[in-house]
Amino acid sequence: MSDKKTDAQTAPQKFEFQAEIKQLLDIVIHSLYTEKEIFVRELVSNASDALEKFRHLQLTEKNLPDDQRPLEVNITTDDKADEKTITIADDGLGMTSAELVENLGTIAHSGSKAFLKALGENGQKNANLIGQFGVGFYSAFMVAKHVRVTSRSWRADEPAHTWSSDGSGSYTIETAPADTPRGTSIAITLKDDCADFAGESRIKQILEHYSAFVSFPVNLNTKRINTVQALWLRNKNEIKPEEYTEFYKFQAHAWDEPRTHLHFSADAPLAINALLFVPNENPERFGMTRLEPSVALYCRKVLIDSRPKDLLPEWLRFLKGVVDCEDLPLNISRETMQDKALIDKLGKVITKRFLKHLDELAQNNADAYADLYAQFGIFLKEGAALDFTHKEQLTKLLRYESSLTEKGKTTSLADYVSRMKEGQTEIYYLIGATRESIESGPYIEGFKSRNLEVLYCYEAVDDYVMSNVREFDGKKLVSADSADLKLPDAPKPPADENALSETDTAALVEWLKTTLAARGVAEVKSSDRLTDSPALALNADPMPAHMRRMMRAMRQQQAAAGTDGKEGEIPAEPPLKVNLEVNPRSAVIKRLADAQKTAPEKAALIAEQILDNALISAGLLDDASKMVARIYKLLETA
Ligand SMILES: Nc1ncnc2c1ncn2[C@@H]1O[C@H](COP(=O)(O)OP(=O)(O)OP(=O)(O)O)[C@@H](O)[C@H]1O
Repeated sequence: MSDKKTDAQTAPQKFEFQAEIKQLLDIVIHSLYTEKEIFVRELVSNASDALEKFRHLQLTEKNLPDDQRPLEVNITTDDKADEKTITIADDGLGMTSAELVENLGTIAHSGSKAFLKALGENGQKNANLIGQFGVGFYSAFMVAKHVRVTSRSWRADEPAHTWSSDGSGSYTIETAPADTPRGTSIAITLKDDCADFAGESRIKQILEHYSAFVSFPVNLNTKRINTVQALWLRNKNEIKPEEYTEFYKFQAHAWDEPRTHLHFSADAPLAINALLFVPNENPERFGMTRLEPSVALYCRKVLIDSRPKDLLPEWLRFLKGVVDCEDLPLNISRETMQDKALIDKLGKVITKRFLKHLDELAQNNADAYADLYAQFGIFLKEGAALDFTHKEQLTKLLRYESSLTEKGKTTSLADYVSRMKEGQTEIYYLIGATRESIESGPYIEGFKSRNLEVLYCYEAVDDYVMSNVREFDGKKLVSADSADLKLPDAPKPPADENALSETDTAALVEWLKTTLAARGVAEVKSSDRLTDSPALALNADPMPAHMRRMMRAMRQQQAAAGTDGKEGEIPAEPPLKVNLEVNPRSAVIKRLADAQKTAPEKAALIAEQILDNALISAGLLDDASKMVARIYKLLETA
């Protein structure tokens, strides 16, 4: 028996949608009331993708028969019949029956997955999310009673099939007539309350709004709607701001204006035309999705890859837009070294140019840059920490509040350096959840009294960023809670006649060393950096404090997920090793010195509590459970 497929009619086969698709359809059909019109954009955009892919095949596949059909999107509407319909057809690469099942019955693609996740986590049901995530094909069910997708794949021996569904639970697939042309046609029978989408003028208006930039002719009831243009190849002096915005909305499936765009051309080392956009918002900010690279790669207007993974560095995944490079081969392969080197080079040119654009924005419009940084700074930090090639340019773009800025205002490292005091050789920073928590902690005191500026870092990643960036302009970045810190010209704290005498302080220090040795305290000394706080703890272990915190957090995560005790378990941090500094001018320390003479047992409890408080400020307290019992004991004696 021959296994060559024929177009013989077979009975429809019924399939169940995957559970996630059912959930998605349920939301699309029942909960998304507004902006139904975006289904037109989504389907035209799919049609255009299919045409782009076919155009690419034409250039790369050797034995593709030329059927002389123009590459177009054809839309027809019918508002005269009883059943109102709209059909969106393309001459693109089409789908086999297996591809119909795979693409329209399961949730393999990222857009819809992220959408579902966002809905789940946000409890939010609004159509804006469709715009952000592109639910694509399924948006048809917002307006459809019934959808029929008839498709013939470009592969010569594949018969055509029709996929149909009313969006409830299941769909069918059957063979389509033998004369079905290559490509895909999506016929929608409209719900009664959506009948207006069968009106030509309504669809014309929607197409003009959303689909002006499709790079193939779009015809509505045989009349041409768009003028095909590749905006990125046009002279930027002739492009109006609205055109950029409209192109961005089209290309990035966005609803709002971009924050900034960069349109540039270069001839050397590569011939490039690029149009890049920074969106308004960072969807990763809510922790609900991880963006995927989405700057499309073209060669002379032919799409090579709409989401090239290796073009730009990972931290630029928030960028949208188009890069067109004439020097690329159409059938570029990630496997050959030569092609890989070309893509690398292209990526570097674009990244450098984009970083320069950000730097110019920061110089010329600091407020706009600050707003952009509030959304996307996290990506720049990621880059500064991990992308060695662009580290220097990225570090220049970092912004932090500091002890000299107002709350909410930030400074660059370059500006910090310009304010450095004579003799100051290092850039100081402190990690803390908020400005208030840093300013009320013990570490800042010695810096304030010496008039030394300290950068305030509020994000969990800052720890990692600072220790990876390591230096700026030849100055080391140093955490202000480091144990081996040598502060310049330590001014003596103001003489205080009520302070503990030197002899008493020395005795107390010795006693504390013995009393707290078992708790991992290696050194105790009288502090010259503290003015108000009783004590501070400094990490004296070779493992930096941020590593220790990270390991602890990861172990807690493993324990919560039940993967502790298994292979790959994060080992326990090494035992704590800290140096303690006590402030002889603090009332608490003076009381401790008294108690040590009169009530040594109580004094030991107080000493441990002072240590724990200092460890909390340092983010080094591993186990708070003993502290509660101790505080109660102390309260009993109060
Ligand atoms: N007109 C079409 N021609 C060929 N294949 C299509 C067509 N429409 C959809 N598909 C296939 O179905 C898949 C799913 O489409 P859908 O619109 O749901 O998501 P997507 O386009 O991949 O992602 P997104 O809309 O999030 O960008 C597509 O990836 C594509 O493979």
